Amino acid sequence: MSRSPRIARTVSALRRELDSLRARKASIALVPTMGALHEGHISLVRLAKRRADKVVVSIFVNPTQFAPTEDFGSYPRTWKDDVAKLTAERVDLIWHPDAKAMYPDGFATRIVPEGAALAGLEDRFRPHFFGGVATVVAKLFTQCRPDVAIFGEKDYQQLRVVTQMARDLDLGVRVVGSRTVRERDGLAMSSRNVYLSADERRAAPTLHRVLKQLATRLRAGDDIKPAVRAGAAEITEAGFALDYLEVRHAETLAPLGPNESGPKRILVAAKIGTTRLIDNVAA
Ligand SMILES: Nc1ncnc2c1ncn2[C@@H]1O[C@H](COP(=O)(O)OP(=O)(O)OP(=O)(O)O)[C@@H](O)[C@H]1O
Ligand SMILES: CC(C)(CO)[C@@H](O)C(=O)[O-]
Ligand code: BAL
Repeated sequence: MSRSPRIARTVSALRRELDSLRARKASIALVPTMGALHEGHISLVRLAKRRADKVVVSIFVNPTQFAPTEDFGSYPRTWKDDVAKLTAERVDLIWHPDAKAMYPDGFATRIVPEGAALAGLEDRFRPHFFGGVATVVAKLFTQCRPDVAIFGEKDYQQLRVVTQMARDLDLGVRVVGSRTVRERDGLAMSSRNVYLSADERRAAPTLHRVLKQLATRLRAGDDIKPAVRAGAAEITEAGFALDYLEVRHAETLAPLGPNESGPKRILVAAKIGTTRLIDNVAA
């Protein structure tokens, strides 16, 4: 049987645990999460293991990235299962602060990301989101001082924002993206999928199907505007309220210029019932 990972709940305990992990100059990979772990998260842990000697997973449902109208209160919390899964993966350390440990009384500093954070995608619908993410990820990086940090491509705009922040602030962390893990029918795994009713779950793979169709049309050189309109209609007909379906420059996430070449990303966000799902593919 595997040994349970060490668990730190305060910054001072974290420092002690990291000092002991770093003995003998071991390199460290950090996998930031909000818990409710699924195979997508586990794939990040496995990549982390290949990239460093020791793996730290943070589990913190960060209140500052949720608007008051969003699902912070109901966000799934499955601590015992999470620990069992990380034990099976032989993770070294779990960083599990509470809100007071992360944001002590008097906390008054925020990171305000620009660039990809203002691309007009997630930021248009969750204006508070990237400020909250950038601030907590900057804290996670300075708390854990990892050599490498692994983020999922599922949250593609987040991956771009964090990569830019690490570079701009010289945080000394190599940010690595990891491919999206999907259910057999193409739905991107997400902690929020547990909110879906049976009917909504049946409709949910439409997002990935439309993304794949668009990637094929784009690669074939088709006129993409009518294809995007048709894709948007397909998503709406499946019962979603569409927030966006857009083709963007893969790195900056800027809108495409006429005849733009180079790597592109197709991104979608849509709500079905009360659940908001996001997804994206390369093109
Ligand atoms: N299906 C997936 N494949 C690969 N990485 C993923 C997948 N889902 C989440 N991740 C990554 O796991 C990390 C932690 O994400 P988080 O804990 O928010 O999980 P989530 O499933 O994205 O939850 P949510 O439903 O809140 O979006 C992020 O870097 C995220 O991109
Ligand atoms: C990166 C992150 C852990 C910051 O709270 C969160 O946004 C997530 O789980 O993707
Ligand atoms: N998966 C990114 C975190 C969030 O949606 O709040």
